[in-house]
Amino acid sequence: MAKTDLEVHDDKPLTIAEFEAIAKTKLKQQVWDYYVSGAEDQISIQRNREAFTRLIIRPRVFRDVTKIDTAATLFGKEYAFPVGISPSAYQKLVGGDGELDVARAATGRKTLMILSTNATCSCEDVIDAAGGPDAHFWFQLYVSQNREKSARLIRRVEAAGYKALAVTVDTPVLGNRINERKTQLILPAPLSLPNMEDTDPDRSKKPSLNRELLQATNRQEADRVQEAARERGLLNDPSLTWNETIPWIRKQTSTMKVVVKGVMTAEDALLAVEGGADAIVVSNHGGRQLDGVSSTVEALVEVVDAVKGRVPVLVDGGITRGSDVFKCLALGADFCLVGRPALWGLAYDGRRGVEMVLDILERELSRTMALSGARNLQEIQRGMLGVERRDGFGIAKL
Ligand SMILES: Cc1cc2nc3c(=O)[nH]c(=O)nc-3n(C[C@H](O)[C@H](O)[C@H](O)COP(=O)(O)O)c2cc1C
Ligand SMILES: CCCCCCC(=O)C(=O)O
Repeated sequence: MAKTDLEVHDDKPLTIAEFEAIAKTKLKQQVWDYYVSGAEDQISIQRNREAFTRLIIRPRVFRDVTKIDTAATLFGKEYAFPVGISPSAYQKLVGGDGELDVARAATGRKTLMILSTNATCSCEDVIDAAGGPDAHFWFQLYVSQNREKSARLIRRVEAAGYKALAVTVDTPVLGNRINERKTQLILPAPLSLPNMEDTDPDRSKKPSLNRELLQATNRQEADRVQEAARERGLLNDPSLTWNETIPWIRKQTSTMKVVVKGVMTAEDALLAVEGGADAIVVSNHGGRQLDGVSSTVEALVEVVDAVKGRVPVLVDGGITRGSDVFKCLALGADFCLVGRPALWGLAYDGRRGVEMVLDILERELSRTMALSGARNLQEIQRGMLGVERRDGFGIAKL
């Protein structure tokens, strides 16, 4: 029997916004600042949300919506609904068992989790928590300047059972995050980054690498910090290119798909497809990298139109409602991801909190589909969306 909303939510909060408000009261200031922050003037993080409000749903009725099927397939794996969890760093700072709780929740709700290179749990422990390789999780890769280190990591995550590498391409240098510069993010002593081979026992006494890089106010200082970080193999490689990097990654793995995360233009989407990427994630890193870029849902349109169905297109950024998921799917996305909403759930109540967040998104999507006359994901079409007409009164169909 289908679960009712009352059974799913026997207690509050009922919206992602409510989870966020509670997380704010629970997290330490520096942790909150780190997680909530976008770059510079917060333009792109705000734009991610605003763009959804500009998309207007054109519902169809009288379509027998007794049964709503939200199942989505990626790389041959069926997930219960098309909302997975984006990679985000240092999840043990947020609560509970960090990435282990997120993994348990994703498996519990039969969806995708992408584990960050900068996780506070090992890639092996996360797969174990998820119940083994059947979980069909992906691993997010920051390619290090120390390529041998990255090659070792790729072999390790492949052996652990990850099905794809999501290579983040929007972080050649760190975005200018003002909050992070003002409040220092500290990884307290027992926490470590087991996938990065960063075993420095004095780490918690030093400023974080992010902060050191962001604090450098002149080129000499920046070069000094970069050099120290390079020696420790902690820095992302800023020299990555389409010609070199995907072929190099492909050579390191015989089983994993290669996904490119952080594409925002049709031009790069085409290069990704031509370069052999197996999927694309349209993402502006939750507005944390280049401030002033478009919202991801705007970029999604040009990427979908350029890719023409040759590879799956995923999207993240500002998704906080099932209706946002509906809008992304209508524009042609195959799957959506959420970053911060999962963290707010984790802060609320560990695994259970993340499950509640996923449940809200699933229930809202399912209800939006029923109210729009879409019985399955294939029936969610671009024509079900419109935007306000600039030249007069009414809605222009997309
Ligand atoms: C605190 C934080 C840490 C993040 N860490 C990573 C990371 O380690 N690797 C990565 O590729 N993206 C990272 N991201 C970006 C997310 O994967 C994702 O693109 C973004 O959060 C989506 O936007 P949303 O938070 O509005 O859902 C991070 C985002 C946040 C908010
Ligand atoms: C040198 C890059 C570190 C990035 C850390 C995690 C991340 O992606 C973030 O947005 O923060």
